[in-house]
Amino acid sequence: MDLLVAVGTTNPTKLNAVKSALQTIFPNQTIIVKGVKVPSGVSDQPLSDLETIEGAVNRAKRALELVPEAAYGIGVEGGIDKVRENYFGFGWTAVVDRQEAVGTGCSARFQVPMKVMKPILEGEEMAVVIDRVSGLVDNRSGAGAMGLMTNGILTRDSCYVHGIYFAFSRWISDTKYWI
Ligand SMILES: O=P(O)(O)OP(=O)(O)OP(=O)(O)OC[C@H]1O[C@@H](n2cnc3c(O)ncnc32)[C@H](O)[C@@H]1O
Repeated sequence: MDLLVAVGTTNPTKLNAVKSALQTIFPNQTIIVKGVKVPSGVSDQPLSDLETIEGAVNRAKRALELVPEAAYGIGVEGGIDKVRENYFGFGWTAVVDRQEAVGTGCSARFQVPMKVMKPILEGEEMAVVIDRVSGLVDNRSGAGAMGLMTNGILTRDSCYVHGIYFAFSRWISDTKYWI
């Protein structure tokens, strides 16, 4: 059986994360992931959990609207928030179904070095700063800052997969926890 989902992005690393997570969650279904360009409705570089979740939910809802045959809309949004004196980067995922139920989940978080954080606080996007410091091109579409900060042990998509699993928990865990 086919399972078609609409994802509010065209970024290949996010689309890979969604495909990989859904293949694990629904092993007996053929997963079809349709990426669509949608506005996140938040700033290009969200600087709080709240703003990042809002971006993920907006992307999920807009993607579902744009693809009438999709069972779920999925939004994945990268963001940064401050805990004590340090900043942490992460990706929030939101999933929306046709009954308007919403699930949310977050990836693991990495400490953003202050050298990278300073220009971000002055208004630059993390992707731009990371490319400049690393010398790489379009790192956001590959292993990402998560890859660089762990020297390749983790990647942006492998970390985002966990947020996607958690965002699906209301549909895949025992209903006794929810109703
Ligand atoms: O095309 P979209 O879906 O917008 O993909 P994006 O890579 O721009 O991703 P987001 O808007 O969700 O992320 C907000 C910003 O944080 C950047 N970012 C987040 N995680 C990153 C990572 O692991 N490596 C590099 N940049 C990252 C990202 O590229 C943006 O500048």
